[in-house]
Amino acid sequence: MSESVTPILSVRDISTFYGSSQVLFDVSLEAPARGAIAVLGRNGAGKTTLMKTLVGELRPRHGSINFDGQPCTRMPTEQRIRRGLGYVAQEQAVFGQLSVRENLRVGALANPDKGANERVLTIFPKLGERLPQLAGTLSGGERKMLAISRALLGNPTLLLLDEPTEGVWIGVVEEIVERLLDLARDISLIIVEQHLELALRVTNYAYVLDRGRVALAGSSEAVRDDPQLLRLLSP
Ligand SMILES: Nc1ncnc2c1ncn2[C@@H]1O[C@H](COP(=O)(O)OP(=O)(O)OP(=O)(O)O)[C@@H](O)[C@H]1O
Repeated sequence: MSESVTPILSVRDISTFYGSSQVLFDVSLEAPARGAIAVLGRNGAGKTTLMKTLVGELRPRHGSINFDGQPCTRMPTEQRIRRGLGYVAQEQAVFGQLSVRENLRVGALANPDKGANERVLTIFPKLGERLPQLAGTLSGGERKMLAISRALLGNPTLLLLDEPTEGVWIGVVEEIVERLLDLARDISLIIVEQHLELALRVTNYAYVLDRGRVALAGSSEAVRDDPQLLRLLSP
């Protein structure tokens, strides 16, 4: 990262495997305490594997992860989340058989702040109109909003978002993007996003993965203008 401030997340040379199949090769990255960074790459490049390694669902075989001033390479997921890591998975991270209200209550279980639910509803007011509705019947965009809101109820200082606008109608994408830009003023976001223009608009810095390796990294502007970018993202 170009910022001189201490990063909230510092990843050094991690290698992650599924069994004997290596998917990440010596990946290093840093995220600042505020602002957003993008993780880009074509299908299968290793973006979700990287997110799962950061949240602790997968253990890297080599390398280290430092979060908020502490080594956490071997820390269980639950402890990372308690320490301020939030994760909105690519697959819909909501309970379909529970209502919007119940989903938010579950998200707020570990939050002692009783006003947190109301505050989260000011971020995506549409959800407030759908509190009794089963989450499984929400539109794709509303489900993403609910998943982000649930993650925010954990008061994250670093929020990992795996394709927050995937399958979302373009009109709602803008609303989600605006809220992400607001959030990035206060916390750190790492955003995996297929939509290149959008990813580079929302973020200050970007990493491009190619077959599990960081092939390009730099300010989002520099990455946008890099002649290698299209080749790295083409199928
Ligand atoms: N559980 C698994 N077991 C074995 N291989 C896996 C597993 N999950 C993912 N992979 C493989 O790891 C590689 C990276 O997958 P990953 O999901 O991290 O890519 P991605 O960049 O997020 O792709 P996409 O943009 O399609 O979501 C792919 O070749 C994938 O087939």
